Amino acid sequence: MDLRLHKVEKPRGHVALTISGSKSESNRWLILQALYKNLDIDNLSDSDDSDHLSHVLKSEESILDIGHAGTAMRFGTAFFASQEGREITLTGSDRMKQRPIGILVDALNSLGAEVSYLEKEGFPPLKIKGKKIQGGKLSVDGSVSSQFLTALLLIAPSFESGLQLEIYGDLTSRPYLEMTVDILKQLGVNVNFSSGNKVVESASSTQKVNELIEVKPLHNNAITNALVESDWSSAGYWYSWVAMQEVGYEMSLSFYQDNSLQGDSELVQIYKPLGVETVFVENGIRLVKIDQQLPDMVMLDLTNEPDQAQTIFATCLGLGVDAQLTGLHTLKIKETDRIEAMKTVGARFRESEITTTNDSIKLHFKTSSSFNPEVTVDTYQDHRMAMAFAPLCMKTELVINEAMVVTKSYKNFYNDLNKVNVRITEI
Ligand SMILES: O=C(O)C1=C[C@@H](OP(=O)(O)O)[C@@H](O)[C@H](O)C1
Ligand SMILES: C=C(OP(=O)(O)O)C(=O)O
Repeated sequence: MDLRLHKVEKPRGHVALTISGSKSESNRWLILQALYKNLDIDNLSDSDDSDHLSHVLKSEESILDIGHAGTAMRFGTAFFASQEGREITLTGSDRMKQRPIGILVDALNSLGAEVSYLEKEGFPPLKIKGKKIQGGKLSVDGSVSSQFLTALLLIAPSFESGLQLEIYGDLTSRPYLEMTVDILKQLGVNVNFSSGNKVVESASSTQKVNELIEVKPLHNNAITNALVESDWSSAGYWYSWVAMQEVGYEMSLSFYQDNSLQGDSELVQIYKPLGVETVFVENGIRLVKIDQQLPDMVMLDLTNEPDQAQTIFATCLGLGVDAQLTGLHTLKIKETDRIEAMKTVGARFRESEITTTNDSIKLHFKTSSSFNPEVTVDTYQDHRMAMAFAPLCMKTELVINEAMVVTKSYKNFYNDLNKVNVRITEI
């Protein structure tokens, strides 16, 4: 379904939105719930990705389809590999079959698991024969996706000998790994995350271990209730929305807290120079547009917040602020090649110079340009393409193709847009 987001004349302020639980936190707890049965999860994400994971974990079928959900594919692979006696095929969408998983499969197999490829080497679908895993020591490359490391850590407390995970390469998306360690600790697992100081032989070269994570076996969980904070990645679209408003505009989001496990809570700092002040209130945040001189350029290394790249890029495009976003090396293997997608769609809004490399994007305005009267946002099966560009309906009329992609992480997105007075019509 394609949707038209009409150009907004009178945005409604003082709106309070309740955002669903973090999909990252939820998907970790879902795996742990399947391993340690006596565990309730509050504020579980209603995202398609969490629905998919929840479904496959309960299913008794032998072919399981995880859709577009990267975390669910990676965490699910590790989970089923450790389920003795279970034999399944784990597959996903066409795009999932292009997203690499070889580092995780090699790591699991070196621990004695039996995971093999059904189509292309290094990619889903996978044949998984569950095995009892003893555990021990393992060296894994952390530079491609932190999800592989999280997948191993989530099942590690069920290994008889626990796990000593040595991470080499430049660790990407570090806050997601820290989230995993924190959640394991909440469950009662003895985990130690420290800096590494040794050298290991990888397949092709000698590598320095930068991080070391030790996980001890866990037999009984320390808690029976897990609480998921709402999704900060989803909050990003509202930071962008508020950044586009007049001074004094405000809105609130819940449920959020000051000491989040989610790296995307860095939005609080990232959006300050763009005129969005965050006030922590009971159970949530109030976002206020303040009188603030915009910077000449926004320069950010997003290695720790890869999922915010499109949102920040779109904000800068809307505000006419130059941007240089780096640390984007993981974007090419996400739901789409996000660097290419941003460049293609971004160029349709107004005259600007957009240049990209494999891990960066640069936006430069030579002159102050006006917005084209109607812009088509192709989404390329990527929820974040639709949501990141949506706040630009403050500036021009948008047509969002395949608009329902948003349900991957944020089912209520268009209802919430409606609440701030965005008129949406089906095409
Ligand atoms: O562990 C997680 O929950 C996630 C880790 C990140 O992936 P990478 O580690 O592949 O960058 C992030 O982009 C993804 O949306 C969620
Ligand atoms: C990259 C994302 O998700 P995943 O890798 O879990 O598909 C995302 O939600 O932006």
